[in-house]
Amino acid sequence: QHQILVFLSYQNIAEIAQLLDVAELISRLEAVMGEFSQRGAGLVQPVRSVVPLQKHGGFLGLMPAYLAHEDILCTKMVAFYQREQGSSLPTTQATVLLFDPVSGVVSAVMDGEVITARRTAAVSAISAKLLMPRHAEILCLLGSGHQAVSHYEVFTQAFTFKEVRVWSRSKERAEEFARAAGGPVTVCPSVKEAVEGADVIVTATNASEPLLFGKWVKSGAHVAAVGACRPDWRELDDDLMRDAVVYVDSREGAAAESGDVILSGAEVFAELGEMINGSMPAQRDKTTVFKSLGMGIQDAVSAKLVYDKWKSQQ
Ligand SMILES: NC(=O)C1=CN([C@@H]2O[C@H](COP(=O)(O)OP(=O)(O)OC[C@H]3O[C@@H](n4cnc5c(N)ncnc54)[C@H](O)[C@@H]3O)[C@@H](O)[C@H]2O)C=CC1
Ligand SMILES: O=C(O)C1=NCCCC1
Repeated sequence: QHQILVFLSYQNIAEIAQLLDVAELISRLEAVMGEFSQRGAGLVQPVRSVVPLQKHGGFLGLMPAYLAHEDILCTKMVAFYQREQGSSLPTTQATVLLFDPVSGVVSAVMDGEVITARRTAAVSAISAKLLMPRHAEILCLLGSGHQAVSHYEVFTQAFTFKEVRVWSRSKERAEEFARAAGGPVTVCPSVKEAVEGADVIVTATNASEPLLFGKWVKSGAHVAAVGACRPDWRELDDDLMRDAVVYVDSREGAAAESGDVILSGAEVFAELGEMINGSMPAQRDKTTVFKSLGMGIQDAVSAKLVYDKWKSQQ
């Protein structure tokens, strides 16, 4: 009898969070992204298929991946929306399916919220580890939603900052974020004031127009840009994109989906995985942007970690 592990939406989120250890996750993500950037035959991950839901201002993304070495077959389905300010509906909903690659039988159905939030922040933390200034003191988060929270958690676990700042278009939300954070967080009244002098800047918003301008960014700072995952959406302006050394998670993904890359005409210098596998250098002394879009292989290793841990506890 085949056992299917079912994590229904919003019911087992705390359990999934407990099973997804950050240090372990970072190490698995480094390995898989390094391998991805070698473009070997052992790793299959097409560029995300996206179905626009024009009527509802949303998109359904399908993110399959097969990792032959570890025999992980997985797909995530993620629905993401641009919502009116004040809407109570969620902006991102994800479900992850793990399969037995021998039979094709589904072995797990997991809520994708924690996996999406934590693996994205863990990937940004890998970019920061390689690209932020050596003695980085100030972390700045733009946005106060799910990704901002997970970036705060992962970054403050992985690094030590003297100051953490947050800006959000809703001051109340930023204040809520600061109250809920596990340490001191300065709420900033504008993006400009939030980012000035910051060593690491995370953009995690649903903006479709640039909100971070190169003229405000300290030379040598590192920007992890997580939002703007559509070809006509932006978080960063042309100056920043053109002046910074630009890294991406996947060159094909960025060419298809990143408005910041496509519309600025900026050159992509390297993939994160190329830095990890040593085929391209980390230009830590320059101003750097890591443009993240999210990859099926990241979900696959995350889901496998959760599944294996869960199974070992049965
Ligand atoms: N790169 C990746 O792998 C992933 C990227 N994302 C993207 O990250 C972004 C943030 O996701 P979540 O934190 O889950 O969303 P969320 O809805 O929880 O938070 C969004 C934040 O953006 C702010 N925001 C919305 N519209 C804005 C605007 N026009 N200008 C400035 N701020 C605005 C909201 O006030 C809120 O603070 C989204 O664009 C999402 O699609 C999400 C998952 C993975
Ligand atoms: O990788 C993901 O998961 C997502 N990427 C961009 C948009 C929402 C989800």
